[in-house]
Amino acid sequence: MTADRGSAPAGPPVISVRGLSKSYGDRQVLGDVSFDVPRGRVVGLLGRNGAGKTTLMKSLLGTATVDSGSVEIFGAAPGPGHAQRVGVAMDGIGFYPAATVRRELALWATALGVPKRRIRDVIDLVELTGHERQRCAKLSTGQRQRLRLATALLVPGVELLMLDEPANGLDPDGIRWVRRFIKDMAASGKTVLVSSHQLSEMENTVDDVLLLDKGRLVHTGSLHEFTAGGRFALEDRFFEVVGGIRA
Ligand SMILES: Nc1ncnc2c1ncn2[C@@H]1O[C@H](COP(=O)(O)OP(=O)(O)OP(=O)(O)O)[C@@H](O)[C@H]1O
Repeated sequence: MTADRGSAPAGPPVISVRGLSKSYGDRQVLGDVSFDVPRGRVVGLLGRNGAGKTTLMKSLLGTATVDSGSVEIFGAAPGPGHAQRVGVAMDGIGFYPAATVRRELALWATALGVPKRRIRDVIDLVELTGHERQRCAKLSTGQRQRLRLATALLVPGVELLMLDEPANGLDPDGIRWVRRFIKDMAASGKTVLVSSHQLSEMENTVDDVLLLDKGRLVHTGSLHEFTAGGRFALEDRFFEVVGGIRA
């Protein structure tokens, strides 16, 4: 079953990428990538390990330089001004181990210019209530993922969420929680770009698919179209397009 929410709404895209290319040394990791992300959609960024997903996310955030092409977020090049409209949860971003959950969020709130009273709200939003005084070093994988999501939500009214592997390392309950979280965010009108390896989960979560293979965008469009209205599993279509080991 797919999470079809109909076709994309009209209006200017939230993310617009044209002809993006990037190499590390003589290795090209993004090659002529172009796509738009319309407002209010949940878009899954899929691809094997090393396909270029994180590099693409970093390019969208302006933290990775690109060799050619352009990125526009809300009609402007990525920059610090976007911190008020874009919430980011990147896999691998560390927390200060000795800080408590509350203290860690206070540090982020200061960096983002967000009033401290917002911390209570985001702790509740990601259901870390009761863990405010727990040290980051002692959080479980699931709790760390939630804390990461909490940092992405600190700016009230953030319009675009970029989530890099939010369900990485989670148990089935945690994965289900992330699914519900993303759906809630979409229901509240936010646009969500989410990268993941969990194809069955993505099948239940996203409206649109961006499929990267060796730095090339090999599919962009609705999940409905990609899976022929749910007749094919996303995982089967994934392997059909990018190749790989069959079960
Ligand atoms: N700073 C870097 N210097 C050199 N090569 C890099 C650097 N960052 C990434 N790469 C290479 O770029 C390619 C794409 O990496 P990237 O992390 O974007 O892939 P990914 O799709 O996010 O992979 P994964 O699913 O494993 O997280 C890989 O071959 C990786 O080794």
